[in-house]
Amino acid sequence: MSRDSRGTLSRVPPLNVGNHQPLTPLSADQAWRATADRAADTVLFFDFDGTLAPVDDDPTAVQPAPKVLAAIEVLAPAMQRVAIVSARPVDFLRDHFDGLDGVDLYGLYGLEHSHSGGETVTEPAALPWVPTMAELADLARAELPAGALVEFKRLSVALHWRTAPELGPAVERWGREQAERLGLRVQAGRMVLEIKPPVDRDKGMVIGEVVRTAAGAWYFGDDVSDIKAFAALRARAAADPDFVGVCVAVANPETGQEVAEAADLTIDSPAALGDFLTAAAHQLG
Ligand SMILES: O=P(O)(O)OC[C@H]1O[C@H](O[C@H]2O[C@H](CO)[C@@H](O)[C@H](O)[C@H]2O)[C@H](O)[C@@H](O)[C@@H]1O
Repeated sequence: MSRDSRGTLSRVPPLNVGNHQPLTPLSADQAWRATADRAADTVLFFDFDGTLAPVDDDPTAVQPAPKVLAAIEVLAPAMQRVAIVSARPVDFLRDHFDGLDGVDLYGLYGLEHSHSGGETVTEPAALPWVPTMAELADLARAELPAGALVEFKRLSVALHWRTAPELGPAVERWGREQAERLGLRVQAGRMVLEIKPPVDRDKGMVIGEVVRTAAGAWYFGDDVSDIKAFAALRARAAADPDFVGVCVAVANPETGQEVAEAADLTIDSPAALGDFLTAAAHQLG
């Protein structure tokens, strides 16, 4: 993607590529123009893994793609808010976005949040589940085959099989059985099954709350949990024809098709998103 002589985002595909009925009657370029007119009332939401950061076999090793942090740094002061909405804990997100002013962090699907560098607040209804999650992580390490990776996140446990794809069905079966036994919930993802407390909180609920007073929002995501966030933007737009909501998928071989079908446009990769945001920052600047 590049900027043409008028400074617009050229070569961005029209919204809803691949969909028969456009969900948003704007091109990406028009959407950014509409955003420029109302930037101070618009929120930019980003998923983290697979969206801002390329996937890595080791979940502890990921880093934001080139240009992403610099572009967000330019965009944030122009927008009403910039928020990262992730299944990662807030502390993990803070380590990767520290120093970026005015960025809100929503972790563990919104069970935790921190506004603009402030303290981390945890959803009180989730706190009694910490010991259950710790025990579940220990059990997973003891019972799952070597090759499965257990990620304990205080209020959730992620069971990974990226480095041993043949284990996927067995790991997923084990996780679903344990969730049923303990009265927990599951969230499927990219070569991962996440087990969570039975507390009503997801990315869609976060987005629905934050956009109540906004005039527009963009959501960038790559995984099935992000489709709930898209739906929240659709609901806000359906209730207010003046609201500009844009849902952007980041392509990937696992969940890419399902997410792209729910989105207005698809970007090739986290690195391409870095380019896209850099061009947007120029356009809004
Ligand atoms: O909501 P997100 O920010 O997208 O988090 C979703 C999951 O992301 C991480 O797992 C994914 O990325 C890993 C690192 O690239 C990769 O190894 C794994 O296969 C992916 O599923 C994270 O580790 C999970 O806890 C999140 O649920």
